[in-house]
Amino acid sequence: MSEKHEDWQVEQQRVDRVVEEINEKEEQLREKVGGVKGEVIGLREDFFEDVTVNMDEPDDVMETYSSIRQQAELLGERERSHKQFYDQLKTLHRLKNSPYFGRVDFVEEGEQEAEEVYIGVASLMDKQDEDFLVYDWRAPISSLYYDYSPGPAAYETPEGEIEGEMTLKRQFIIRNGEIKGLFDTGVTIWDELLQEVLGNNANTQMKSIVATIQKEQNEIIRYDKKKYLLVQGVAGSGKTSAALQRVAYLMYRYRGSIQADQIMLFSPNPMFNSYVANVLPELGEENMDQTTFLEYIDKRLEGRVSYEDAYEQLEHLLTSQKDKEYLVRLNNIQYKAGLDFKAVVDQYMEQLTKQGLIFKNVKFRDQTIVTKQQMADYFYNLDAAISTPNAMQMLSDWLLEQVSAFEQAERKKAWVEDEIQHLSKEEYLRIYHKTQKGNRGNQDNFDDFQLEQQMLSKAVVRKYIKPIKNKIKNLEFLNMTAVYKGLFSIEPHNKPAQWEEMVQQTLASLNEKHLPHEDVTPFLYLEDQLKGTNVYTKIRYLFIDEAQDYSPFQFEFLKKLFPYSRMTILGDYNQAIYAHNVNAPTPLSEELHPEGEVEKLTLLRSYRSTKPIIEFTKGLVTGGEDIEPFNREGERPSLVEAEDAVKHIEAVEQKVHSLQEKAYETIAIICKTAEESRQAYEALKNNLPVRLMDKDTYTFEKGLIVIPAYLAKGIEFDAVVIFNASAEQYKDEIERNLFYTACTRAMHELHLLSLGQRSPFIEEVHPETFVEELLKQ
Ligand SMILES: Nc1ncnc2c1ncn2[C@@H]1O[C@H](COP(=O)(O)OP(=O)(O)OP(=O)(O)O)[C@@H](O)[C@H]1O
Repeated sequence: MSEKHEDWQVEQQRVDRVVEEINEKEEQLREKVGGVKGEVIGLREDFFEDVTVNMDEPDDVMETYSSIRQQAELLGERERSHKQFYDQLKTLHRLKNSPYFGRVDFVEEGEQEAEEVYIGVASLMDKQDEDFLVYDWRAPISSLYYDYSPGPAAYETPEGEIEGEMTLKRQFIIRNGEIKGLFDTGVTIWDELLQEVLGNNANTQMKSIVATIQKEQNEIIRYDKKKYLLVQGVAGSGKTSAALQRVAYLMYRYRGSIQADQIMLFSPNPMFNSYVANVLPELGEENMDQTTFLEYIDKRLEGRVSYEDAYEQLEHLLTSQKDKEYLVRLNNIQYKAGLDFKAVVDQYMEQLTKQGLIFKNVKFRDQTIVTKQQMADYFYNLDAAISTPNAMQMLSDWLLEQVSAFEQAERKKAWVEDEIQHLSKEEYLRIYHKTQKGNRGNQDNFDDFQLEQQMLSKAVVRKYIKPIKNKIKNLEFLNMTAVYKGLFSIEPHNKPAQWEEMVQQTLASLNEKHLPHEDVTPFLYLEDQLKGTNVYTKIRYLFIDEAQDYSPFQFEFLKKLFPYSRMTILGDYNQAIYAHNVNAPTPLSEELHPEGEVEKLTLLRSYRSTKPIIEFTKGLVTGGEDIEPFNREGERPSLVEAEDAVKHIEAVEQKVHSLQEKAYETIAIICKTAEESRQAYEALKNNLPVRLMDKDTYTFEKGLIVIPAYLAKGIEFDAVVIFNASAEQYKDEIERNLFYTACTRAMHELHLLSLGQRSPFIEEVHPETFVEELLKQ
């Protein structure tokens, strides 16, 4: 922390004045909130007292209706005001603790005097509502703080660029209205505030970075030109942080036209969702919608088709024998991820418009109402110009008519009479009330025995027919698994080597009614082509984090789901861990985007880990020499090679004990797979207070955990222990990125234990970047 700055006192006096102003505003607002709250409660309680209710004549009914509407509008308006005042109060509360974190003095070209611009998490005007006491960090002028050091500077406004001279740049740490730190930035940036922030312990909740956003990150946050923004950023470069600040920025920039529910983030796993959940609320914004690709797939297929998820596929590849079957599987995964295979699906789709669709008989008990052949005949006799989804809809309507006719005829059957006789009293009354309700206003009533019988038989048959109708409405009469199987009877243009084996392997799974993960996207894509896609029309901005893990096919699929979205696509090709992305393009590759509509920005500076950790991890990947560490000191990573399993566990325990003594809050023992994680957990649980994380873990908590590398994606820990960095565990190229991802989760300390010989990836690293330790006796 700096010595007391000469302006410290003057600045503290300003902070005091601002806090005083906030107090006054708070007072006024509280009164207003109280008043409006009272009004809301009053309006709710007396709602009908102030409404004239008269239903005698049609005119009276109209009048009553309009009177109720007026009253409801008034209530709605008061409720909105209440929320607004309440939100303002919350903002003031946040500002009172720390009104601002930055100041720039800026002399606009043509002016004599510098304007003092104080920057905080929200704007604050003075009493007269004339001058800004604090500017929101997202205001155009605040960009100066992130983009420049003192000297010539400029910022963009909707009306054009404003140029001038920055004469001062100052950073503050203010807590509870008291200045705790104050630094002036010279021409060379020595970011003391950033040093301080990064030195803190890891948190189970990601923090906002508004006070220390870096220039390259600011560019991402405010980017507003092309439809696709690609961000390739090395591990720990602040991609996720920048993405979340960008969401907050968009909500500020387009206040009134973009709301939180028009923005969606695809994140790597559910635990990550809980990790980032606080960032936006901390900034006074609502959270955007968050999901994972896995969750989306599950919503589509759950209960319909059994399928393998991405983690199961990865786990399978990482744990299985590298035999012939494995190679065929790998080929299947890689081929089906690509656009060549998408072209095959498109070709097949074209064919299906003429012939080949397979339907399911519509049946009731053992009677067939409509056969699959009749359905195919109906479908293929429709005008060929009708789109497939529309034709499918017409088929559905036709089927519903057939089923309704069947339903009517069925009411007269003996089984219905029989069922009526055996209705329980409760069932009878339920049907009675239901039909009475539906019959209100009807002259007839249940006194008439015949009518009663009619009603009951109608209700009994409907009970059975309704589920059939619902299935028809959901277009479930299409036999999707059989149709998908048909895809493999086509010979692709560029037939991959081993195609026959690949087909055999796929069909074996499909015959078991199980979709391998590599078939999930093609299956859903084909289904959407046939039935029509339920697109997310509302979403205007889509964020895809960890985008290197999506295949080109998956990305095309997402593009169709979000036709009206601008996309921010963030990732790191060195962290691509799925087999489909080995040596293949990902959504981060410019070639997958329409020319002229894409901008790629690169982040090379890594903020998460200490310099020694980065010096080590950059040696693990190709192109690693470009990674720039942020200058934060720490110990070099360590490596212990243990010769047998007992010594290995001992070494892990020793390491963890030494870390626990240092009061770190989050320590992760990272394993290669879920299987290895379970074994590690079993071996350690008696001597260490350790928790096991799996793919169903939804929250990230403090303490000591064991976790497979692929679930630690996007998250960070104070200290990381790589459970077994041996040659046996990490040797193939497919494992390199997984190993790198695991090591780059560490903020302050990284330790590697190896049972037997170390991984060849460690051999590639400069030996001076880590220390070899011997096991303590
Ligand atoms: N400008 C910044 N100011 C303060 N902290 C920052 C800044 N940029 C990044 N960080 C910190 O660096 C760490 C890594 O950031 P983040 O998780 O956003 O990186 P990432 O690029 O998404 O990482 P990865 O790809 O490895 O998951 C976080 O602790 C974040 O708070």
